[in-house]
This record gives sequence, C-alpha cells and structure tokens, in this order.
Amino acid sequence: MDHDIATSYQELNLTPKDEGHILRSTTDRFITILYATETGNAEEVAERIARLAYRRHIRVNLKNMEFYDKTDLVNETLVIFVVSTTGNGEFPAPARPFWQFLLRSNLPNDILSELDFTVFGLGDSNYPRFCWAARMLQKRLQQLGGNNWLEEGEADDQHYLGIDGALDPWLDSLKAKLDIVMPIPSGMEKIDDEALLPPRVYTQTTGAMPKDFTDPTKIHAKIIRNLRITSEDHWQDVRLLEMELDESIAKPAYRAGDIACLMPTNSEESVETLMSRLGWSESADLQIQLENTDHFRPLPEPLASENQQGSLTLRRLLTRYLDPFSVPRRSFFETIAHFSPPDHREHEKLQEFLRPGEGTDDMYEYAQRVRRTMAEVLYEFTSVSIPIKYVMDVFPMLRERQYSIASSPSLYGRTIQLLIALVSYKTRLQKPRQGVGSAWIASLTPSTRIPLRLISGSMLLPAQPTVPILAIGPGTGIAPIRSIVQERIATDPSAIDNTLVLGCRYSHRDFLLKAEWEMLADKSTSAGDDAEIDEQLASAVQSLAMRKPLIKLFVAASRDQSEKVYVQDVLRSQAALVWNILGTQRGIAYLSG
Ligand SMILES: Cc1cc2nc3c(=O)[nH]c(=O)nc-3n(C[C@H](O)[C@H](O)[C@H](O)COP(=O)(O)O)c2cc1C
Repeated sequence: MDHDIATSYQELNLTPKDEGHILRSTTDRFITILYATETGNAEEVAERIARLAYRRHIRVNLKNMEFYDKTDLVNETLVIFVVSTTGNGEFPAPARPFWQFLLRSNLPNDILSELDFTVFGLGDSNYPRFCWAARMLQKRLQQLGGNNWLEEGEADDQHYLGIDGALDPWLDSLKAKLDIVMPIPSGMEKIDDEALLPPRVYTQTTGAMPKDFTDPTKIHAKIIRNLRITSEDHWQDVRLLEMELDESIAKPAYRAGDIACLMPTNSEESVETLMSRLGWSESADLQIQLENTDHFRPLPEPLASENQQGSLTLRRLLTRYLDPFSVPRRSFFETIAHFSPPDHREHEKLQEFLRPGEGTDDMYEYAQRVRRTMAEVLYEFTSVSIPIKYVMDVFPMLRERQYSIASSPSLYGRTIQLLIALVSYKTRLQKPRQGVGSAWIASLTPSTRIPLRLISGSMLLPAQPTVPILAIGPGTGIAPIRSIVQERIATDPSAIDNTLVLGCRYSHRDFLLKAEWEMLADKSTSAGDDAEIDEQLASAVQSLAMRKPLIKLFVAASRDQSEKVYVQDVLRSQAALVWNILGTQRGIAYLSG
C-alpha cells in the first residue's frame, strides 16, 4: 500500500494484543483511555488525549467503555477516564454495565490498588448534578484502592469556550505529568504538536467496481406515512412516522415500550456538492479500501463488514457512514489546518482558531454558536484540499438515532409508529439550521425502505394488568406512553385504570394526537378531528365500547391561558388522585419527556 507518510500508528507506538492480553511490562509506556459518551463529546476529548500520547510515542488503548472488558481493569496500570453525564446525573447508557460492575458490593476494597487513574468529566452546570457520573466514578475508584494520579478536570457546556474552557488547561497538566512519568526514551523525539499525524484509517481507491452489500445486523421497513401532526401555524414540526416491517419478521416484532434505532443518511445532493467541492467526484463510485492502523480500535460494524466485502465507495462512505453535515468540533479544524497551504491567509486563520483562549473563542463564534456545519466551513475555506486517504480522520462517524416506539404491537402487528420532533432553528446564519437526523426524517417518503434495529426500552408493562398506571408525558414524551396504554387496552380491556397527564403548549396546535386521546377518554372531539384517528385503534375501541372511558385524561396546555400550566401543576392539583393511584393502590408511574 502506498503510504507516503513514513509512520503509521502501528509504527508510532502500537503493538497488537497477544491472545487477548495486552503485551506490556511495568516499565512500558502505555495508557488506557476509556470514555463514556452519549453524543460524542467525550469521545472527541478521549481522541485528543490519545493524540497527545501518540506524539509522545506512548502506546494507547482507547476504548468506549461499552466495549471494554471490565475484568481487564485489574491489570491496568494507568487509565484516563473521560465521562459525560446524562439524564439526571447518570452515566451514558452504553457505559452503565461498566458502572454497575464497579458498584458490585463483593469487589475487595483494594482490588484496584495497582491502578493509577484520572477522570475528566463533561457536563452542564445548568443541571443540579453537575458532572455527577465523573464524580461518582472517581469516588468509587478510590474506594476500590485506585490512586488518583492527576486532579480531575470538569468541562462545563456553560463555559463561554465550551468544553475547551476546562479541557485546555487540564491537558496542559496532563502533558506535564506524562512528561515526568513517561519521559521520551533516549533516541526518540516527541512529534511536534503542529505536525500532521498519519491517518488512523487509510482510505484508498482500488480502481475496482464496488460489490453489493446487505447489512446482516439490520432489519428493514417500508415507510407508510410521514405525517405532520402539529398544526401548520405551530413553530414545531412533529411527525408521525409509520413504517411496516418486512414480512419475514415474525410477530410480535416488538414489545410495548421498545425503541427503534434508525441510522440517518445524508442526502444525495449534499454529498454530491461536497464531493465536487473536494475534487473527489471522479473517484466517487470506485471501490475504496480502508486500512485501519490502530489494532486497539477496530472499525465499527457494519462499516468493517462492508470494507471487507469490497462494497464501499467514497459516495457510500459519505452518504451512510460519515457526518460532514454536523457542527465541527475542534479536531476538525486541527486536521484541516494541515490541508491549507502554509502561506495562505486561510491557513493562518485556521491556526488562529486553534490557539487557546481568544482563538478558541473565535472558533466557537464562527462555528459552534451559529451551528455552521463542516461542509459549510469547507465551502468557505476554499484553500483546504483534503487528501482522500484522510477522509476518515476529518469527518466523524454518523450516529444512530433512537426513538421510543409509539404504537402497540398487539394493535399494529408489524407496523411501527414513531413520534419525532424535527429540530430546526434560526441562528445568525441566513440558512435555517436543521439537525442531520431531522433532515433525513423529513425527507422520507412513502415506499422508501430503511434499515433499522429494535432494542428493549426501559418502560415495561406492569406485571399485572390490573395495576393502575399514572403516565406523565409532555411533548413527544407521549410516545412510549402511547405504546404502553394502547397495549393495555388491546390485550386486557379490564385494565382500564390508565391516568394520563399530557403536556403541550396549545391544545389546538401541538397537543399530539389530540383526537385519539379524547376518543379514549370518551370526550367529544371537534368536527374533522376524527379523521386523525387510526383505524386499528378506532375499531379496537369500538369493540370495547362498554368499557369506556379507557383513560382518565388531564392536559396541561401551558400557553392556552395567561397563567402557564405545566404537568407538575396538574399533578399538584390532582394530589388526592395521584396518591390513590401510587400510594393506596400501589400503581406505577411512567414519566417520559
Ligand atoms: C438529556 C441530557 C441530560 C444531561 N444531564 C446532565 C446532568 O445531569 N449533569 C451534567 O452535568 N450534565 C448533563 N448533561 C450535559 C452533558 O453531560 C454535556 O452536554 C456533555 O458535553 C455531553 O457529552 P457527550 O456528548 O460525551 O455525551 C446532559 C445533557 C443531555 C442532552
């Protein structure tokens, strides 16, 4: 393979695992970086730490906690944890099994006595439990005998420089500490901070024609409807997305409360325009081969299988796997700065962006605050010319989006309904901003086939159908509640003790599926609204006519009156009922929003 850069990550600092065990001695210059992320910020920080270690020829095992073998922790000598907080002071979902493992009460108090560690937390001080996951982790590691090797850092989204506000100074102290503990061996030199590292994943065109590929890990569904369910005069576009799973999928295809994972794709036109800007159009449909030079971080699936099968092209990579139409993080500027000619004023500007303090502030002002996308940056910085082999290092991977299923399997069989609020807003930039996932959802037309995965959700039906429920759901939070309530109605009509407190702004604009809820509550609906009720649901309810109403409905339409009313106000005003359901009858509360 034609590598015109002398080193690869392997040559720089890596040796492969030997039969699953990491080869190293106590004098080895080796660190493990484990990150826990929900939306990718912690991963970006972890990668930055890895790069500064690579520059010092320190071997790095960088892993998402999700894929880390927990039992390896006792064999580690130095681990840097990068952990964001989600929910209300919780670990990101993929990292929860790791955290549960550490919480086991049977772990000896000195089990990690050989471990040096440090924690970098990411959070938002608007939340009462700021950086809670990172703080809990640090405490627990110390309880288990771990040695806090470097004072923890805490990034706050509210800092005017975003994550970099706390990260830059923390990285300085990390570098200083590494330089003391793991000095550069004699005969070697640190790779300059400004020098371009070799691509982590080499991308090369092979000249061959691509083969076909079907992802075996996904099932497929055909879009039936993509319907706006908020009124045209409402600011937010909320969709009811209905799809039918392939006939080959056995019923029941899912359970009430389950989650559909959809991978957005980028539009053909936007990919075409980007490739043309980058001068890649001619190679767009030729087969490409990815060579991963970092043994510790395999390519994610299904990209790895596609690569192996020879079906990848640049067009496919940019449409299905990479995310150039999202807002850049710092590493994007770090990489593209190398691809602008050194004597060009744009090169100077990109370098300026990377200077801590004022430079970072300028970068935030230019990109993150106004939500400029990477592609838009490239349309403005026209001197930047990215070699194809760096494509995987320049753009991050697209992420799967998870949506609570809003329909009941007993009523809808292989049909799945989702309720999705499209993200779209104005910034200083002329063109309105739209999320990558939202743009894709908005573009889905009937008959389109999409791949998806179905996973278990955390909302389960009560063990006994007679248990009363109190479900609280503002906005699209009603999705899993609808699935659960419909399932109760469809499978056990005796289970009619369903109390719902739903939230919206205006009852006539964004009370989602108003007519349907009113039908279940046996309230009269406005003329014309009946058309909005699904046939499946209407006929099921018809057959249960004697049992009406099937739900007790309370609606908090916050802006319908001069004084704002939210779901919590309704709960307060219905204190006796709430106590009856939860206290006296030992019912179950569902909260989703
Ligand atoms: C739904 C949600 C809940 C959050 N909850 C908390 C929290 O309880 N405490 C906190 O400090 N930060 C919280 N945050 C802020 C994130 O930790 C912060 O945005 C971080 O940069 C995300 O990193 P990630 O992309 O690696 O997940 C929350 C963010 C979201 C979107």
